[in-house]
Amino acid sequence: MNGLGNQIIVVDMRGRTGRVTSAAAIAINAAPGTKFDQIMAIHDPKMAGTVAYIEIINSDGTLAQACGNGMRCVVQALTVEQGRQSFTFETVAGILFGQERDDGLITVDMGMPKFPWYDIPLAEEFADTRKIELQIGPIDAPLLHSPSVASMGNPQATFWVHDDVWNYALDRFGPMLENHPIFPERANISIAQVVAPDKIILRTWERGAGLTEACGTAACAAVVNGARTRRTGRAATVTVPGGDLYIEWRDDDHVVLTGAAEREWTGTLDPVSGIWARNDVAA
Ligand SMILES: N[C@@H](CCC[C@H](N)C(=O)O)C(=O)O
Repeated sequence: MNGLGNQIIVVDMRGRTGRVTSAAAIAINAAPGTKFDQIMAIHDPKMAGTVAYIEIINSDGTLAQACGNGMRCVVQALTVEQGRQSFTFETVAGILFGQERDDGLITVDMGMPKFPWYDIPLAEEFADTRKIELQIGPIDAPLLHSPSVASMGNPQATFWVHDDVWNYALDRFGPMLENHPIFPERANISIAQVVAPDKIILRTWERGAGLTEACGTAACAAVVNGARTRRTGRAATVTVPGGDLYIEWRDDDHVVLTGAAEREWTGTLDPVSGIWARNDVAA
């Protein structure tokens, strides 16, 4: 599936033990036909009142706590399967709600952002995470600097720029910033241009996956960080390379993400080895 071009593999692990292994994720991502950003593994529910436990695996085999685009894909897959439109999930970052709307777009309540430095986490204390000391490029003329940081379940850094986000070599800076010592659990790195109080243009280098067409949690972080630095209001359209995401940071502190999700093809996967076969291709 994809969520605005964020390449997602939804794996149905219900009714079986075990997990999609890190080795399987790395093997799947190594094949040109199945390069992906995240695997969303649907497991049997662990908690009453939830439909499933979702485990999120990046293409480098590491686990992620949150994935907004992937959650939309899961909601869409389950809507088709179950003929209903609202679902409650458990993830390692908490309980999430998702709903397919009548217009086909999918809304996910991504929960509450966190701002203390130890929750993001950062390696050192910052009293104010709206602007932290971090820069890249020459010391007296940095190319990117002073990001706002937040946790959307996963660590997010938003670097603000005034010009075109495509002027920045995110493929070069992304890996350095993702792995910067200030981020002990690494981080998702975004470049954001605010073009109106309700419109942000965003590019993201994803932790564990690299350059993406869309990153839902990064879009949520951009709006939350935009609002708390008074660059934006609490609701905005975030234009990512794959299209538009609609984000609202509600008064109850929950961040709600709306956008498209699309099924591409289905197949059968061995979750241990990563060996797979498409269902629609004759053997
Ligand atoms: N694609 C995602 C974010 C995926 C997780 C991220 N790479 C991480 O490790 O935190 C989204 O749509 O939110």
